[in-house]
Amino acid sequence: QTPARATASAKSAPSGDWPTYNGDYTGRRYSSLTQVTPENAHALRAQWVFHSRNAGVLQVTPVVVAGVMFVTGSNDAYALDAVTGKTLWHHARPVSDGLIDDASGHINRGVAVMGSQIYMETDNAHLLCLDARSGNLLWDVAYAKDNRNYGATSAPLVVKGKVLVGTSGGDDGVRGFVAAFDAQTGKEAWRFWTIPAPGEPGSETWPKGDIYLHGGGTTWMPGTYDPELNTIFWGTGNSSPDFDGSVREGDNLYTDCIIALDPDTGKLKWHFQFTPHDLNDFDATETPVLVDAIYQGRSRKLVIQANRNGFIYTLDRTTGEFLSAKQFSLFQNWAKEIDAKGRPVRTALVPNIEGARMCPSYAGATNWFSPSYSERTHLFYFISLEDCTVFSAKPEPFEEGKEYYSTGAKHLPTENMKKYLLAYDFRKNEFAWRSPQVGDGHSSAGVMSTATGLVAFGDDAQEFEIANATTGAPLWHFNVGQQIHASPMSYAVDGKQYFAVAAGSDLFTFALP
Ligand SMILES: O=C(O)c1cc(C(=O)O)c2c(n1)C(=O)C(=O)c1cc(C(=O)O)[nH]c1-2
Repeated sequence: QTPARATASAKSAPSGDWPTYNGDYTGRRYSSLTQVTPENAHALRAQWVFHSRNAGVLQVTPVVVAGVMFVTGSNDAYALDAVTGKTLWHHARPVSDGLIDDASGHINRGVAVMGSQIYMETDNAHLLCLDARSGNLLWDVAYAKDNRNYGATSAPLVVKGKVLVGTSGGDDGVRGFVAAFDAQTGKEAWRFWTIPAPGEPGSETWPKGDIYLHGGGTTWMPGTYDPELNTIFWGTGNSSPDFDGSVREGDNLYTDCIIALDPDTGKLKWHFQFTPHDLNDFDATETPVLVDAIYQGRSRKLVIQANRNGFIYTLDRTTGEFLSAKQFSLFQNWAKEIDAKGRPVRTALVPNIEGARMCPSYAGATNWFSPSYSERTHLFYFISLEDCTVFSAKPEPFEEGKEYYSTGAKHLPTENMKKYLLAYDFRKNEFAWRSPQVGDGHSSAGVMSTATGLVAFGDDAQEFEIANATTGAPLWHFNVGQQIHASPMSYAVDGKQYFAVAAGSDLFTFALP
């Protein structure tokens, strides 16, 4: 009945386990393991490789509990011996027919664990409960109805005996929500709709009528959780249709927000919206990272998010109060500034029928790939993308079975993409360092950090890298031969520390000899 390592997951995991998508509830992706250090990292060696039978690009972060690793690829789940990589069981499930856009992309980011049960979302938004020892299906709940454009790509999050899930389809005219299910029975406990129905709080930020049914605000990344505040923090996606805002005048709450919810009831405690009336696909689904610190002379509970819109934000997570924003994009042209309340002051540029070159691009100045906060260096690490696209807008009707971008975003042939690994000092609201990546910008790789002062990340040139977290100086790298579209993690079995990262359809592990 007790969540696996419940106390461990509330703080940074002190054991060798990595029991949730982000390693723990804080979203810091900070490992307290200390075997690998700046002095010995050069000696890391590949240990074993797991090849997924599904041909898609793995986006999974493996979860490890008591020496067993759980990996998903598309709708398949695997349990592996975390020391040898040997498959213990494989739960096969075909990809679904008839899905569109992200839901048809064979994307799955992993499992959640509670006791001897694991949970995963399927491409067509079912929540599966599997027996962790056999992979046998215990139950299967379809949780998104009334619109064929729903899908799911996220890893669920288990909080206080409930499994929390979200959906994809925010570019396809669905209505977003976070839903919670009893982890034993699969019975729905609550559902928070990210787009309010007429008359509900927030509905005044939408036009009257049925547009809310197609308003987006999807929830395609796992949230974070603060047990002391009894609050979960979830990032919501863009408003829909993406580029033509004329059919949705207003701020369009609760799209592009962090929403703070009560995990027992699903009631909204506060929200903060990064991009009111989004016109550029600036989902705010990037991990809301929980940081406790003396901030501007006061002990504070903070939440930090590097947002797709090109700014990194620090909020008070007890109240949602805006504390600071800092532009991390070297160049952006959609906002003149972020004002004292945290609201962007827009430039005159907007998507239009002729097309407007705007930066960041539709891919975002950062995206879902993990950031990390190091409790040792007190720096916040994430990967940024310098990129611009031409955004075009034209009214289109909503139709099931079709995307709902109203219209599109394209690269100019002369546009070059460039990635950076950034270290942000939130207390000074400055960047400690910025490390340019070699590559063409097409990777989607995340970052993690360790208690020995390491950052580990997938770079933009098919290399898994480890660097000094204080300076950014490279210490070690390994060419995985494929682009990395996943975030790394670290675990230990019998005192031996491993790093794991997915690349292409393979998962690689590394350790000292
Ligand atoms: O609005 C949505 O529902 C939604 C879902 C997803 C997804 O589920 O992966 C992506 C996006 N949006 C998105 O905007 C985006 O840039 C993106 C990149 C990726 C990916 O797999 O690399 N997924 C998604």
